Amino acid sequence: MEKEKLVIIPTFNEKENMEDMVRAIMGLEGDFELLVIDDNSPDGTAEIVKRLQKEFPERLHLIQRTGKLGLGTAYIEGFRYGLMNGYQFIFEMDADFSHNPQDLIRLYKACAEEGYDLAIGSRYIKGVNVVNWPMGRVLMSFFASKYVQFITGMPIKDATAGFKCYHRRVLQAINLEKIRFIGYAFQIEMKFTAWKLGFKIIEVPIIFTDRTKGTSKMSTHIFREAVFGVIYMKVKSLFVRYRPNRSE
Ligand SMILES: Nc1nc2c(ncn2[C@@H]2O[C@H](COP(=O)(O)OP(=O)(O)O[C@H]3O[C@H](CO)[C@@H](O)[C@H](O)[C@@H]3O)[C@@H](O)[C@H]2O)c(=O)[nH]1
Repeated sequence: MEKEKLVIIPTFNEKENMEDMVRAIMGLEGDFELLVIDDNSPDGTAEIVKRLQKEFPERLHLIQRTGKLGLGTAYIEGFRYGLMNGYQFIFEMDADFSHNPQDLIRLYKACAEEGYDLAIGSRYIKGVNVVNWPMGRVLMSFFASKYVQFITGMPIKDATAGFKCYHRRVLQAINLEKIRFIGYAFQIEMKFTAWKLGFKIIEVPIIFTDRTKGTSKMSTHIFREAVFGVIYMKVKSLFVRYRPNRSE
């Protein structure tokens, strides 16, 4: 049977969310599979996943890494796993329920039924759809997207969104070796590269609800990486021609 849908969730210290999130995804209509990429969380997140693997041996997968290596590198590892194992639709999602698992179905339909290559769960299509974030964080995220649009010209309203469905052809075409950022800049870089390669992208409106359990891993380093990373991407794009990768 052809492997179809793989949701990738990177985790670092998500023990309060893990079991509920696994059950939410396993309970969705349409046999979604889940790959958790855990960076040796000291709180034992991976042990929770291992226990649940006994209940969902076919559909719950785990990669354990040796330490906290960043969200971007976790996703790259997940993308390679997804491509190697033949999945058609590969999703990015957070562990903390800020993304509603039910919306995976809407992202999937945008790609599988409406023919988009990349569907982005977007907070800023019409106004701001964020619940429970402090005002400072909402403004920062909203203006970060405006900043990305202004510098790069990329017509995406939620540039740092981390809730997406890729058709596998997008990940095949992107040279994953060359993706260099690890935080919010990683999210921007993936969208920017897909856009430059000419893929059909749609933003699907979602409501983003801040986590009620566990803590954000956002840091000033990640913030700085995004601010300067966008300028780097723009300058690079003036010199480099984007062509589909042939080696994946
Ligand atoms: N494996 C691994 N996972 C990580 C790491 N850092 C964070 N994560 C995981 O990545 C997910 C997102 O991390 P958060 O710390 O919850 O992110 P956030 O600051 O709330 O950021 C959200 O908003 C950003 C800006 O819009 C988004 O870019 C981001 O994807 C996310 O939705 C969570 O599942 C978290 O456990 C890491 O170094 N390694």
